Amino acid sequence: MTTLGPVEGGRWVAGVRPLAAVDPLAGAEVLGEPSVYWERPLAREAVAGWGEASAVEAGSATQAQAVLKAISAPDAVRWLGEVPSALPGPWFGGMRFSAVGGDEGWVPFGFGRWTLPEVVVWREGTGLLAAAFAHEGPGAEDVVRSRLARVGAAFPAGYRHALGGPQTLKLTASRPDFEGRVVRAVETINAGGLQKVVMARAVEVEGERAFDRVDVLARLREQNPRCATFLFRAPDGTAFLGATPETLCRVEGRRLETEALAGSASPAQAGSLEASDKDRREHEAVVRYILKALKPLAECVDADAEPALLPLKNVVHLRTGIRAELREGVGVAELVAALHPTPAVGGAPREHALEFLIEHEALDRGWYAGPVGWVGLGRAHQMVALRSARVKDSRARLFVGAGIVAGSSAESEWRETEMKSLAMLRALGGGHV
Ligand SMILES: C=C(O[C@@H]1C=C(C(=O)O)C=C[C@H]1O)C(=O)O
Repeated sequence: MTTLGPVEGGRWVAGVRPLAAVDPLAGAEVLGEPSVYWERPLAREAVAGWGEASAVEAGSATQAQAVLKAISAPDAVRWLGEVPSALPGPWFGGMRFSAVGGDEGWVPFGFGRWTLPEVVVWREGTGLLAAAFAHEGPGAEDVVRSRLARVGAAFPAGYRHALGGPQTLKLTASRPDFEGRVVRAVETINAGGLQKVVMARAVEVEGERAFDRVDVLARLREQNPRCATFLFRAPDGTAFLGATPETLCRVEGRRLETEALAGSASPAQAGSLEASDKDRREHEAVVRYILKALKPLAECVDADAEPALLPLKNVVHLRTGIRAELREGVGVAELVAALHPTPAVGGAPREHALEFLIEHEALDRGWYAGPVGWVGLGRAHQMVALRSARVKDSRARLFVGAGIVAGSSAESEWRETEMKSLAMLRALGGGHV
């Protein structure tokens, strides 16, 4: 289904006011769980949204591109007063890794879905700003003003920490199945044609009680300051949330930032990661792919000469930062279409790897490893949705993957995916893992 109509024809009225508060997540106390959340603690970027003034769905990659183009175009919003220039958003959402589905649990998310919340609260400078959105029409300005007044009067001034205690999690995952698939991938690579393929798996998690997803967000952002902590809620109340280290693209006008993130080790083995031939090959495939994909879209493409270590709490990665100047008319829609999926989550050569995954991965990734984030007028940030889970009531389905190249061993790839699952498990269990 697609409802492109409201974006193309629709207009919204918006207003802004400052709040005497410091933490967008704290709004959960009075407004309930946000419908969207996004925070990059190190960048001091934090934003929460409540309600849905509008939602746009896309049923395919082509439709997703059209939606991204429409919501990053001028004239969609008429601001009462000054236009806030540093607002992250106001559109939030994501899309599937690929069109191949099968898991009913992903149906409410659609192929791609982006929402314009009724209220958006974000950090700017030392305080917060709130914006309210309403459909253009008679009385729209009054609706905006009354939404802003309500949020301004009620927003808590303090910081939101996790409130609930730890709980024991029951985990279900099949190691032999995953290791069997890794062995098959290595055989295919050795036979020639395929250089790299990223195999993912799910972990079924059951809590003793329903997960408090605001608590989960509070823990994720605290424990993963280098990552983007995110939440997107589907219409049926299921949430997709996580804390991912990988940027697909950050667009500020003509300026683009992206990165290759591939190659992993445990913190204890970080010292040998830069010299690991297997990890360098995994990494190089991603750098090469991104540079090639950017050629028609950007000029002055500048990549770090050597990958550096990106140390996270439970795992260390190789990272190459890439910057570029976008050509006229190129924005988030063209970038997502050209970059996703990179060989950091798909493989190389791309088409061959994606075919291999359809045939052998035995997993509906849904939004896992897809692009998620915010989109605004000429600005956007899309992350690759890693270290993430689909959460409903007391159940979560967590996703982790690892890049397979010649020389990969099934046992160490299993261990790598275990390491990558720790951040989400700690956040779900409250440290009780
Ligand atoms: C696939 C995942 O991570 C990706 C794979 C990596 C690797 O194989 O070394 C490293 C970072 C990510 O690009 C995941 O976290 O699920």
